[in-house]
Amino acid sequence: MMARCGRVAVLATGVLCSLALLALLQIFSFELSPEAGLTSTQPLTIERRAMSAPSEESRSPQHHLPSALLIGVRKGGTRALLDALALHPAIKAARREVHYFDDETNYAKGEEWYLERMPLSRSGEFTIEKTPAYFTNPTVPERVYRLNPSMKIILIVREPVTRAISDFTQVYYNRLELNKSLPVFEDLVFTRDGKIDETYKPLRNSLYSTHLKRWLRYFPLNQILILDGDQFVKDPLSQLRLAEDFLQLRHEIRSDQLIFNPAKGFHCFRKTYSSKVKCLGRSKGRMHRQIDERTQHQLGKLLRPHNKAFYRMINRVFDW
Ligand SMILES: Nc1ncnc2c1ncn2[C@@H]1O[C@H](COP(=O)(O)OS(=O)(=O)O)[C@@H](OP(=O)(O)O)[C@H]1O
Repeated sequence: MMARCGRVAVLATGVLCSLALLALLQIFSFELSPEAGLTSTQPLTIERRAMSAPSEESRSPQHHLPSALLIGVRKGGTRALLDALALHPAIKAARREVHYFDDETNYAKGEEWYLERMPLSRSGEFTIEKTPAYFTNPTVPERVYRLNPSMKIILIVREPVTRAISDFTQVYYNRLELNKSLPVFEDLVFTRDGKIDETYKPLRNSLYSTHLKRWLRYFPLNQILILDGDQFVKDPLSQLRLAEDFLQLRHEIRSDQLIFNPAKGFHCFRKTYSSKVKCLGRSKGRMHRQIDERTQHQLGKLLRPHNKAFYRMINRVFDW
């Protein structure tokens, strides 16, 4: 008899407690959203309503102006770096070079035009654009600053003699396609009195200090990440980690997304295990024009003062 009474008491307490809980839940739900007219007292409803509802912005992807620019250097490995950065789930990269800040016609079209060329992204994601011409065009730093003084700037550099030969090779191939007379490297990079011809663009692009000086007038050094393009070829993850840190993103690019292709001598990329491995096209990592060893040595010697000026600017040395 006693045991039966006890069981009834426990049962009654349980029912009372459930009723009290239900009443509480109803009040809670009503207080959270009276206008929604939701009468459900199920915990799921409460859980959803207790969290802030996703804003329109975070639900539908939109175009956002870039928060980071990969400004160059031409032939420094900018395409590979951009593709590798795009493996990060929070990075949205503009596929094409937009040439907004360096091209007068594009710049005149204004910010809306630029915005429309950006990939769709959600808030919290990071939009990045690369145009290597930005690094060397004198009008660009001020224009970038005017758009966004907090813009994060990324520059990937490469040993400057090889970079100049790569740049020259590109011009050479373009000429080949156009059937124009083929240039001779030595005639273009040296002046008659044996100096370097700083006006010859494929060489001028290797004068890193000349170009960086202009950027430093608008952006402090800690807003400019300088990556090592030669190191990036050997060990891409080392440079990608630096970029993730600089962009204040978690380390989410994984080594299994970077697949070395022995035939190409470069890494190729894949987003997920099941996605296709993508290598860069034939114009990246192609055979350079054969340039005499002595010419290369002489060019390296003449570029050294420029390299040293660059090291002083960035408080760091490379082995060139
Ligand atoms: N993963 C991978 N695949 C292919 N190529 C790679 C890669 N990583 C770096 N590189 C180097 O990128 C060089 C081309 O640089 P850019 O992409 O900056 O060239 S461009 O300025 O956009 O034309 C290209 O230069 P060249 O070898 O002189 O063609 C490569 O050395």
